[in-house]
Amino acid sequence: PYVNTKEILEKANKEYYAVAALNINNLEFLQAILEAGIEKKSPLIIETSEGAIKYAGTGDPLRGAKFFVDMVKGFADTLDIPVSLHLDHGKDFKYIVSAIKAGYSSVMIDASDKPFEENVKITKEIVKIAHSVGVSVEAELGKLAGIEDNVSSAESVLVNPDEAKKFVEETQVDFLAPAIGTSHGAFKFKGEAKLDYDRLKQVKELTGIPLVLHGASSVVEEIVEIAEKYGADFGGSKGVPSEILKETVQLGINKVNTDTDLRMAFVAGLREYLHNNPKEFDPRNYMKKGKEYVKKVVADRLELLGSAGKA
Ligand SMILES: O=C(COP(=O)(O)O)N(O)CCCCO
Ligand code: NA
Ligand SMILES: [Zn+2]
Repeated sequence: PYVNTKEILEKANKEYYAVAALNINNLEFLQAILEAGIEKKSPLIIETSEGAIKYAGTGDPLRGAKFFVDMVKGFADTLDIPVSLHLDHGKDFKYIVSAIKAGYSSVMIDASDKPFEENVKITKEIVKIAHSVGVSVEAELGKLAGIEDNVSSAESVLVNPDEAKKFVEETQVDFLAPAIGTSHGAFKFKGEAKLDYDRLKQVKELTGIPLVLHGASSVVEEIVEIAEKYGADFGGSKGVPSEILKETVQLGINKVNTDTDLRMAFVAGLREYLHNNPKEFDPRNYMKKGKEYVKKVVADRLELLGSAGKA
């Protein structure tokens, strides 16, 4: 069934596992993700960026938001696993309101680049609107390094645990994304992969609410090999190692945002299929391999995060 993200995350919080939040822009990624969730009997959080809504709605936020609600709800209402739809990195009021109006389960208000007091003020406004119609809210404290969609923040600003406690009390957000050293994209960590576990532990103890890890893709070695065998150049790519991901779940992460790993899996399959099937031009065929690899990457992640069997 189509459910509220808060319901999925409250259960995960209680039972100390994490749920994958998986970004989509189209039908094919959704199909692959849902197949993995069905196979693993796992709850799923489907999420779209504002860019995905712009892409699907060819520029009209409400048209794009409705497209994703209809598609995701349409599938979810026929399935036994709980599925929710989340707006990722909401920054533009028009997009956030469109997502709420269209029927998204939850929205992220990302005002993490603003000073603390302004982040609180903006977040409170969104919480008021969202909660009035039963939509749950995610916010971010501290700044991810790397490229955050179209904004590149030079270095990451790690979360201040005391600020996090104050932020949650003042805003009543349902879940929080504390910056602990990850970054978006395929090129994470300058040197060795390292996250600030102490800060994460403190934020969990001080807030007690479901926590979100952004920039959580691992950059799967087998996928990189296949993609590069068929012409991709992913040199220098590096993600969050599985062991580190597992540690963050033990320390209280309950929602794990994953986009890059899905994109790399799909393009690896696409390259492989097109190379091996020069005569093919039916999209239902030439996207099969990409969907297969996305499904595999998601299925493995559901096992790793401990949400398999929790539907
Ligand atoms: O935090 C994440 C996932 O980050 P990634 O999958 O790049 O590690 N997201 O919010 C998904 C969209 C960001 C662009 O990739
Ligand atoms: Na998000
Ligand atoms: Zn993110």
